[in-house]
Amino acid sequence: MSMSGAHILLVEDDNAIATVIRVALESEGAQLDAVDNLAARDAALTASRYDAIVTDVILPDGNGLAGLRELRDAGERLPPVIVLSAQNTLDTAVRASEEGAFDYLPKPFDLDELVEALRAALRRGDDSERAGEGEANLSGLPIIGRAASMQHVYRTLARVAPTDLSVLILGESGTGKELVAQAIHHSSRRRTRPFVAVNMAAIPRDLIESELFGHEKGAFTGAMARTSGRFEQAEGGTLFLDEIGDMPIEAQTRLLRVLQSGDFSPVGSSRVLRADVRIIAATNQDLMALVASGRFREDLYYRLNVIPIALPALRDRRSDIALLADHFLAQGAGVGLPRKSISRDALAALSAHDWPGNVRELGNAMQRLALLTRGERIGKEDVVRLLGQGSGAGGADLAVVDPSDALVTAVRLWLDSGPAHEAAENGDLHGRLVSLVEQVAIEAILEQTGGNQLKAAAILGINRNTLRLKRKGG
Ligand SMILES: Nc1ncnc2c1ncn2[C@@H]1O[C@H](COP(=O)(O)OP(=O)(O)OP(=O)(O)O)[C@@H](O)[C@H]1O
Repeated sequence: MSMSGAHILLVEDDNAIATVIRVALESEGAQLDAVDNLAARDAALTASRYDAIVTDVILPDGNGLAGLRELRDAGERLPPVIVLSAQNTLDTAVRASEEGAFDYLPKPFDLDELVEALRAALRRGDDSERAGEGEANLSGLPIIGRAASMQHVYRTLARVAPTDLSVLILGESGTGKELVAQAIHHSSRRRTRPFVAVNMAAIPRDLIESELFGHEKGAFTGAMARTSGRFEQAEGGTLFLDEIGDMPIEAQTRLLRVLQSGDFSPVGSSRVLRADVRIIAATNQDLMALVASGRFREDLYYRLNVIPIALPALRDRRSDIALLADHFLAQGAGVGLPRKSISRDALAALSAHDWPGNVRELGNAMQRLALLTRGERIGKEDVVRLLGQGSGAGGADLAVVDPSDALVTAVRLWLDSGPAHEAAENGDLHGRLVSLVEQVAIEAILEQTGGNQLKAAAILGINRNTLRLKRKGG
C-alpha cells in the first residue's frame, strides 16, 4: 500500500520528535495516531488497525520493543514495526530484529530515511511470517561504538545474522573483524554449533589445504594419520577465514567448489564430504587489486562478497575512543589489572592519536596505562609518555603485534605471582619463564593441529625432535 491513506501508530514520548514526525508523515498523506507510552500503545493496537508502527525504545513505562513478540505470538495481526532509538548499541539493533522489527533507525535519524523505511514497510504489508523468521540473539559479546559508521555495521549485522549468506568483512587490522564475525555467529541459528577461526596468514602455505579440508593418511610426507580439517570441525556452524587474501590459489579453487556445490574432498582422498558451514571471510587487503593481479580468483571474490561489511578505522570514529577506553579499563580490572580512572585531558590525548593499529592498539595501550600509571587516575602525561614511546610514528609500536603485546602484559603479571617469586628464590626465574612460555605455545599449537606434531613443529618453526624434547620438559 502507499503512504497516502496509511494508518500509522507512533509511540514516542518526546513531544518535539513526535511533532516533527507527524508533520512529515501527514504531508505524505498518512493518517497518524500518536501515543507516548506502552499502555496507550497496547490500547490503541486493540482498538484500531494500523498499517505500520513507529516506536521509540525508551518509554516512561518500559521498553518499546517489549511485548511486540508476545502480540505476534498471540496471533495478533501485527503491522511492520520501525524502531527509533538513541540507544545506539548492537544490542538494540539485534533486539529490534529479534522482536521482528522491520527496520531500525538510530537517533538522530533523518526524516527522509524514516519516510523511505515506512514506504518499504507498507509495500511489504503485514508479513509477520517473514518478519519473525530467523532468530537473532547476541550472547554477551560487547561491540563498543556509537558512531554513525558503527550503526551501519550493527544494522547490516542484525540483518545478515539470521541468514546463511556469505559475509566479507573489510577493515584495517585491529578494527574488530573477528569480533564482528563472532557476533554474526552468536546471533545466528548456528550459535549452538562451533565457530572456527582460521588465519590464512598464520599457516604455512602448503599446509593450508590440508588444514581446511583435512587429509588422508599418507596424502603427503609426514601425513601419518587421517586428519579432519576445519570444515569438518565447523560442521553446522561458522567458519571464519581471516586474511583471505593470503589464501593460495589451489586452496581458493577448493573453497570455491565448496561454496558452489557444498561438497569437498580431503587432500589425497576421493571421498566426497558435504559441508554445512557458513563462511565469513575477512581481509585488510584490497581484494579487487589481488583479482586484477591474478592472485585472487574473481569468481571466488563474488561468491564471498555477497554481503560486505566495512569496519571503520578508529581514527574515523574518534567519538568512540572515550567509550572504548572505559570499556578496556573495566575489562582489565576484570582480569586483575589495577582499576584506574582516566582524566579528561588524558582522554583528549587518546582521541587525538591516530591509532594505526585501531581498537586493538587502543586496548593494548589501556592495559599498559592501567599497569604503568602510578596513581589512581591516568593523566595526560601518562598518555603522552606512552604514546611518545613509539618509533617516531606516534606510538606505532603499540600496533605491531597484539599477541606480543598481550604477552608483555602477561609476563609482567606473572613476574608478580607466587610461582615467579619462588623461581627467583631458586635462582631459576629466567629458565622457568622461558619454559613456561614455550609450553603454552607448544600445547596451544598442538591443540590447533589436532595433536599433529609434524604440523605443530612446522608452525612453530622448530624441528619435531626439539618439539618432543620440549614437551617432555627438556
Ligand atoms: N568495537 C569494539 N569493541 C570492543 N572491542 C573491540 C572492538 N573492535 C575490536 N575490539 C577488540 O580489539 C581486538 C582486535 O579485534 P579483532 O581481532 O576482531 O580485529 P581484526 O580486525 O580481526 O584484526 P586482524 O585484522 O589483525 O585480525 C580484540 O581484542 C577485540 O576484542
